[in-house]
Amino acid sequence: MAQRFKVDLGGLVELLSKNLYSGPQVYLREVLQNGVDAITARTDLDPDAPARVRLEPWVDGAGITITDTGIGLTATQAEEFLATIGRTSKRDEVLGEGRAEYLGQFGIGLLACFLIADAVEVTSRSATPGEAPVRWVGLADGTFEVQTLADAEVEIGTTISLKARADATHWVAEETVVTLASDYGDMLPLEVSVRVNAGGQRVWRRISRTRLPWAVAVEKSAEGTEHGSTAPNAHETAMALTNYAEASLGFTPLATISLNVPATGTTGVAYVLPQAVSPGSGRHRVYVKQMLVSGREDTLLPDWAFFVRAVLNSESLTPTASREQLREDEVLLLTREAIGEQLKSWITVTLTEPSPVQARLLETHHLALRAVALASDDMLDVVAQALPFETTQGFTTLAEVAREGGAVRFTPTTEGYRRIAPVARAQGLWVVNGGYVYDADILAKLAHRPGWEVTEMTAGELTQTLEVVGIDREFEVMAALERAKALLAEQDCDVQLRSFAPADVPAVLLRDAEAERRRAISQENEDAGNVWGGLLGSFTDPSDSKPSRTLMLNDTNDSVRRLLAQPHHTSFEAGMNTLYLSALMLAGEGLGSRETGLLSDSLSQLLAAALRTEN
Ligand SMILES: Nc1ncnc2c1ncn2[C@@H]1O[C@H](COP(=O)(O)OP(=O)(O)OP(=O)(O)O)[C@@H](O)[C@H]1O
Repeated sequence: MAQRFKVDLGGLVELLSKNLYSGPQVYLREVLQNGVDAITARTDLDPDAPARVRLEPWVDGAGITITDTGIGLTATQAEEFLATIGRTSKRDEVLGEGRAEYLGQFGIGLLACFLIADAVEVTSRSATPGEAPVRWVGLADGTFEVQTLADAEVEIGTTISLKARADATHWVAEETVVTLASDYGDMLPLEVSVRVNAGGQRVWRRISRTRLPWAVAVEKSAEGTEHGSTAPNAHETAMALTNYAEASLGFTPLATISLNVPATGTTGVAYVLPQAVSPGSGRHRVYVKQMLVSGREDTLLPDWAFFVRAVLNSESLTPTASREQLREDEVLLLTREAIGEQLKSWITVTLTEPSPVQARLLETHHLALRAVALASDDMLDVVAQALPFETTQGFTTLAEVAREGGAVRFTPTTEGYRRIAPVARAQGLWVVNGGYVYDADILAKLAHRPGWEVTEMTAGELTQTLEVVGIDREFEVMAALERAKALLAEQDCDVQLRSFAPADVPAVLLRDAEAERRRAISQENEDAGNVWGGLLGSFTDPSDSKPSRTLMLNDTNDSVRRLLAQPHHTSFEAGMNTLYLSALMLAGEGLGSRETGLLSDSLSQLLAAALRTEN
């Protein structure tokens, strides 16, 4: 004979508490949600029925009573729905799916009460005329009792009483209940109140607002129109939304962006954060049917939108069984895409029109905007027009670089940029530092956009822009250059003479990344054993032992010309070393102990010579 499964209620509650719910606090969400659903069912039949859920922490702090003015339960329904795990009255009987107007859908929520109590007592009166009130008591050991009551005074609706276990009284304390009810129920479209002590009196404090904050803002604007103002008052709307952010999220936003996805019944607001935040920190406050799902939701907005914090309500997104996350379904994908588009339009408009908001957005969220640029081609163009990048001619936009420089030349690393920046700058070349987070990727992506010419700039290319001195001049300074080369060979540095602007830069140091790589390999080659050394050796050309740096002396500079004119002067070495060291510093490299010693020696030699001359 077929037998029925038996359920170990204790084991099931343990499973829920450890694996599904984030903590015992969810009991309050579940009873609140049941009250709201019961009211929805009743007002469907009687739109004038009262709509109220009241939470009353016991005066002695031992428990809580929750009363709703919902549809109530008959004795038969209590037995069927309260005592059968997985049975719900909220499913569409034909489709077998949760009905859109209800929050609950699984038939397990009531079990959350056992997270804080050993007994759940439900007193209810059905809205069906002629039904007697009922009392149902379920115990954590898996037993229950149901009885009808003679009391004709019981009003339509349901009252749940929970006496907290000794270790769970914290969850029913007045302060906790106010916090939890405000968290879960502040947006609910009906009265949610908590009975609190105020100056020795017990009073009902309303927790839920009458309208969504963004709906209030729109309404206020409409009122303004009625009273003679010509257009909806955008300022008042923004103020209402800012007030909400300050009161509920704890910050004053840099700007507010209205969000509306009619296809999925999703509305809300994205607040631009007043400070920069790191990628991956997008956390949003998301409600489904005006009941909180999560204050730290991170799937409803695109990843790149980490510069905003959104508050959203959706009528058709679906929470998972834990009700603490959203189900990653088609509706979510569609909503996320639409929100992404709305954020992008706002960014586009804001970045196109100069304004104080634009300035603050660029200053605070340039990193996030770079992430946005990588997420879409349209935004790439917008960012290229508006976002400042480090260039050899100061911070400016890529569009400006293209206009002024003919093409966008960049170095993929900051190190590479520092190497060539001084020379490029002196030559009036526009070179972009692509070494910051996202920038090299942005430039690489831009290279494939029509209308853009984007190329990488190397030290070799730069050398070609420096004017070679004539053969006569080369001949004239040959001895001096030979001496300089011999001197700086110890510093792994070659010396060449070029003419370049500006004349007050005596010398620049160019580093050849490729030569440095070759040197590193041959150094390892020397250190390594036979087999490995031979393998490494195959990557390098043994004849190629050129220094990895070149000191480019500027032949238009007076000091350089004077020094080259006297290769045998006693101060030649000190002078050449000083040129080398100042070029090293100009290239943004710090001086090591060897260089510091060299600097000190050279300076004292120069000083001694100068003093000798004067005497
Ligand atoms: N306050 C209430 N008023 C009327 N009926 C209620 C109330 N609370 C619970 N019920 C009945 O008990 C059933 C089971 O409730 P339970 O909270 O376990 O699940 P659910 O709300 O249907 O779904 P979910 O598990 O998603 O919350 C409900 O479907 C409803 O019929």
